[in-house]
Amino acid sequence: MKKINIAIDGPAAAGKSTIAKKVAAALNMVYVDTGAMYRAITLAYLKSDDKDFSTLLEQIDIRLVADHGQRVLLSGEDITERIRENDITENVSFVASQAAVRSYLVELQQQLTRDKGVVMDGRDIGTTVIPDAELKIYMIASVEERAQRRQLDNESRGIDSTVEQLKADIAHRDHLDMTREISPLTQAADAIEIDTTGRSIEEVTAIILKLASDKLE
Ligand SMILES: Nc1ncnc2c1ncn2[C@@H]1O[C@H](COP(=O)(O)OP(=O)(O)OP(=O)(O)O)[C@@H](O)[C@H]1O
Ligand SMILES: Nc1ccn([C@@H]2O[C@H](COP(=O)(O)O)[C@@H](O)[C@H]2O)c(=O)n1
Repeated sequence: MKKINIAIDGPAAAGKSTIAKKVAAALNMVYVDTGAMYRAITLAYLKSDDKDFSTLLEQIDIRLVADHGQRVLLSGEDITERIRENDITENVSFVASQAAVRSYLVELQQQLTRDKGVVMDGRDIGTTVIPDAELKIYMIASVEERAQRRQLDNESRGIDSTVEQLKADIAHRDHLDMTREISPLTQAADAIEIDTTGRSIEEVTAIILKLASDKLE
């Protein structure tokens, strides 16, 4: 059967990971959440006394384990839930703006996509990591709806937040991600934009599955 790569990019809490996971499961493809990799390095950075990124990257080992989605191991420790906490979210865009971090992770991510069959979500997947992906999606939603969705996520995880605070945090993180020097978040010229505002997860998944089936023919 023909194998393709699918790149899903977009701003924070637009629904990328939720949809990417479902699309990958439906098409029997591998799901990779690259944001989790930047979050893992952020945790290592916050824990380390040495703040030099090149040294830090020589000391860590990041593994992704498929498990009804993706679990993340940092030097053997399962940090899947830990990296969703506020201190990581507040610092991740700074860490992700570092040249050493980006080249380390882009190389790792490109290795994962070499044999195709991957649904990868992030900020620079269609522009930098897999510029030749067969299908590229740029997923957006209003900041109000994204903050409300994230508030529900946080409540279910026991993380303290308010919708107003989340709106400000999401807008700030998007700004940092869109204005950084290296591989800023931007829509690839050949990406298809999908606005998920007011749409259900099932609806958005079905749209992408239809687009993917056209590429798989
Ligand atoms: N139509 C929809 N599409 C996608 N997600 C939705 C939709 N409606 C509600 N959600 C919910 O929005 C929340 C945020 O989604 P998700 O974590 O997948 O976003 P994301 O873009 O991967 O965020 P981030 O980049 O910050 O990790 C999830 O709880 C998801 O269930
Ligand atoms: N390809 C990517 C993916 C993520 N980032 C940075 O990581 C942050 C966290 O991403 P989430 O998807 O888990 O929210 C994000 O805000 C970016 O700073 C990236 O640079 N490139």
